[in-house]
Amino acid sequence: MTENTEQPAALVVAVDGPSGSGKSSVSKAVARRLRAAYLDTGAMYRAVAWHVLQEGVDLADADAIAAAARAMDLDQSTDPDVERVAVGGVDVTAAIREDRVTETVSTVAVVIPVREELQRRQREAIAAAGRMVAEGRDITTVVAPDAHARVLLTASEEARLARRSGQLRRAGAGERDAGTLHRQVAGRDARDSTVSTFDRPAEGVALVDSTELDFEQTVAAVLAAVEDQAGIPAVKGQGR
Ligand SMILES: Nc1ncnc2c1ncn2[C@@H]1O[C@H](COP(=O)(O)OP(=O)(O)OP(=O)(O)O)[C@@H](O)[C@H]1O
Ligand SMILES: Nc1ccn([C@H]2C[C@H](O)[C@@H](COP(=O)(O)O)O2)c(=O)n1
Repeated sequence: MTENTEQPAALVVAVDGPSGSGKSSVSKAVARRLRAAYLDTGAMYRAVAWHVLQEGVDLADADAIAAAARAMDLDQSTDPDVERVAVGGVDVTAAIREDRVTETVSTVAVVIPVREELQRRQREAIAAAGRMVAEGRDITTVVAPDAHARVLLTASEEARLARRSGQLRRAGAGERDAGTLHRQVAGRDARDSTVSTFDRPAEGVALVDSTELDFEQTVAAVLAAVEDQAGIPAVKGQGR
């Protein structure tokens, strides 16, 4: 009997989009279907924000923020079924989703040396994984412009606000007033878009608008874009 030693082909899928468009949940499902690792690059920026808050770094001091990012010991799961982020051995998986981090993260994400440091780590993680779905704001354009497949996932602002509100309610995180929700979604996008372009697809990037799609339809649309660009058929099975 001949042993099957065939390795799964390398496959890099880059997904970008604005806040609440479904990048994380859809990319995780796509990674499971493709038997690939999953990289949540937003979690890396959130980890820097948590770290500088924890260390009491002056948020007006870009050099100090950049130094903290470079020194940060980050351990992040790339298994789509395991959500775990640790900084300096401290599990911050839940803490990086708290409002104080959400409200601070754009301040660190617009510091260019912070971006350069995290982009370097992201490229390393992608190279180490071989098969990976990486999502964020600048993956299709800066981190992995040569990915096998690149997708910009969008949805109307109304849909994104409604999804984020439902997500927070289901997670037991309580209600947000309309102003807070708008600041955490649209306000953050406005700030983040000063350093990354994720409101329109770059050349060669497929656009998936999920405004009128449910979750499963969106996963199917992203998988179809991957198949179209990379020519790799999706693995059958549950995605969520
Ligand atoms: N097509 C869809 N239809 C309905 N709900 C969706 C759809 N796609 C994602 N969702 C839901 O919307 C919520 C927000 O999705 P998710 O957290 O993946 O967005 P995101 O783009 O990663 O946001 P952020 O960048 O702010 O972290 C989740 O509860 C998710 O299940
Ligand atoms: N590639 C990336 C990923 C994320 N960011 C910034 C912008 C967001 O406000 C923040 C948190 O991301 P989220 O968890 O909401 O996806 O991180 C970025 O600038 N570039």
